[in-house]
Amino acid sequence: MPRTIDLDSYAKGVLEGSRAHIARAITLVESRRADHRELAQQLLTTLLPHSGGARRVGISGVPGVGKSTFIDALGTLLTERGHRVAVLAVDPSSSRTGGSILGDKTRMERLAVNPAAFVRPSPTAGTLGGVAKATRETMIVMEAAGYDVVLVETVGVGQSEATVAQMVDSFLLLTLARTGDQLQGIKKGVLEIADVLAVNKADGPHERDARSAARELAGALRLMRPQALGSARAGETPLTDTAWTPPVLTCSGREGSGLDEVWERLERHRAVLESTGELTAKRRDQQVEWVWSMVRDDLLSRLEQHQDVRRLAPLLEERVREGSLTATLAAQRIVEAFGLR
Ligand SMILES: Nc1nc2c(ncn2[C@@H]2O[C@H](COP(=O)(O)OP(=O)(O)OP(=O)(O)O)[C@@H](O)[C@H]2O)c(=O)[nH]1
Repeated sequence: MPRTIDLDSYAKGVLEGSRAHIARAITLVESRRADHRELAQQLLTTLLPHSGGARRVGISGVPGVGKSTFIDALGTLLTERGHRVAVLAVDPSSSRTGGSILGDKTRMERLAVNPAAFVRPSPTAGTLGGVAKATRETMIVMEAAGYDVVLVETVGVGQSEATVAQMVDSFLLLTLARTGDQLQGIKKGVLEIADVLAVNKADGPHERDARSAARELAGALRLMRPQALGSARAGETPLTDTAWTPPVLTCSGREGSGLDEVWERLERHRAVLESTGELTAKRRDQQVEWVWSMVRDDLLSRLEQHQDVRRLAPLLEERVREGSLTATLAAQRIVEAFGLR
């Protein structure tokens, strides 16, 4: 990063779609230095009115499901149709291992050299909250630069799928041919947030299995979805979009088959959201929820670093372990210790 940062030239470069400026803007957005953070917020404030124009799609699936191959093929297809495609990633494991599982350029060979595409590996900014914040802000940069499709890839670790669902319009779950008991292995939470599902690697000898797995999964979803809707209390946003039944498709990233239909369904999902006014509401709610998630992250990290809390916590934990203090009282003391300063 240069010593002095000319924000006007950064903003102008991004709006003109200059790759060098986009890269610099993202580096600024990802920086954890206090002065950079302030500059990043100024830059984002300038770019914000130019953002919001992209179709935002989250893509998830267990390691090995074929995400890279799929995104490489889908992204290429979309650029051929005149779209400009940004691929971002949310991979909280990258901060632990020091290496990113997702978004590695070499994993998407065609897109990495495609002038209409921009592939950005997951930021390694510590917590899931930190990674998600950088990715959300990078999304603003990419949209301001004229990318009209943003694909946010995530690996199904912990809360990462739910976090990505909070920043996209539609969520695609890639899965493999599984039947019966194996279906149980798919996390229920991710089935609830998926808007489109696709059984990948439906090619060669696997094609038939993939089709029957898709039918079975569709059946399982039908049993599950009404419950998800019914369980939302009055006044709460239901977990699923009211006018939408998630389709289960088959595709092959390697052969490029079925990708057309997957995209078409994602487009249709967005059209339904738009026609019911849910898209605008969803994006607004996401912004508000983002505010609170940052507040929670910030408070938690302050609490964890608070001197009195750090001193007290091990003693309280020990007493809870040996059963001489209730969990409730321990929690109260920690919060009190935080509040005294
Ligand atoms: N038969 C078949 N194999 C595929 C397909 N897509 C990917 N593969 C293979 O599956 C393996 C994983 O593919 P990737 O695209 O790297 O999958 P990924 O989900 O990104 O994997 P991780 O990087 O582990 O998360 C590779 O050996 C691919 O060659 C497909 O559509 N059909």
